[in-house]
Amino acid sequence: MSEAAQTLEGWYALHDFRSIDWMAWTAAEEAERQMALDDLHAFLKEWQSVEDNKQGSTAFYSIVGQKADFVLMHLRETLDELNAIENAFNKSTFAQFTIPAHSYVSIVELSNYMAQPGTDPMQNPEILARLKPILPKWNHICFYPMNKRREGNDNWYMLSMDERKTMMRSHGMIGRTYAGKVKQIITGSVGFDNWEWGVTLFADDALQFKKLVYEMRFDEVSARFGDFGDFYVGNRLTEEKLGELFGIK
Ligand code: VOV
Repeated sequence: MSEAAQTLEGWYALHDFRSIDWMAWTAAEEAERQMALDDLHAFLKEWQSVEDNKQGSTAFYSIVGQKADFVLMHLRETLDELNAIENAFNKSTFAQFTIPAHSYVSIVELSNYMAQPGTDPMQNPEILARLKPILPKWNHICFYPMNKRREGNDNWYMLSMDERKTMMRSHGMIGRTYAGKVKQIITGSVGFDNWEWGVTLFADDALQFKKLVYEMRFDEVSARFGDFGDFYVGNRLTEEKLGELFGIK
């Protein structure tokens, strides 16, 4: 058996994708719409205070295209908290105007492929911050799930630790050239959801998603071993953008 990579886990993640029931929204009375928006603002305020207390983080982005209209990405210490968030949200007036589109459950994960031998990663403040990250407030989000292939000669899980390390080093080197342009949050989902990892990227310039993902397609670990699910891409929902999204002229 090949040596399993050691992983460190941080906050649990829920990507909650929703569509908006535009027929219901536009047909609703002004007072009901206002009540729904008040609910939404109350949630946003609550989630912000959790983030201010460093007990989790939430990102709120619209989604471009027909797969969903928006995503709420929540990071919390426990699965129970994530469940409580979705249950509270589902009971709100606002949620009555939404239709579940997709969801993804995972946990922030770091592997030991690049670890410094003889050091305790849990004593490294940089690693601790990466396990419990405050999500960046960058303009765009890109989410997709992925697997490492297990097919014939292309079986990631049959490679030696050294072979995997070499490939992950090359992967990391490409990623590093996007420092300041793309921030990645890798979440592990083996045992939690249908794919092995969730990849969540943030950027101020959405084009950098395409540049990075395309460049990685030529790198061995993605070219030979990467299998990918649906991509979701979107724009940060600020207060102003929320007004535009839900406003009815
Ligand atoms: C934005 C840039 C960027 C950077 C700097 C970066 C670096 C690194 C490092 C150093 C490491 C290994 C140690 C760790 O931190 O775990 C990883 C790990 C991982 N990555 Fe990565 N990755 C990036 C970006 C990045 C992208 C865009 C993708 C999607 C691949 C693609 O083709 O679409 C990805 C995937 C992953 C995965 C699935 C893992 C876990 C693999 C496993 O087998 O365990 N990643 N990644």
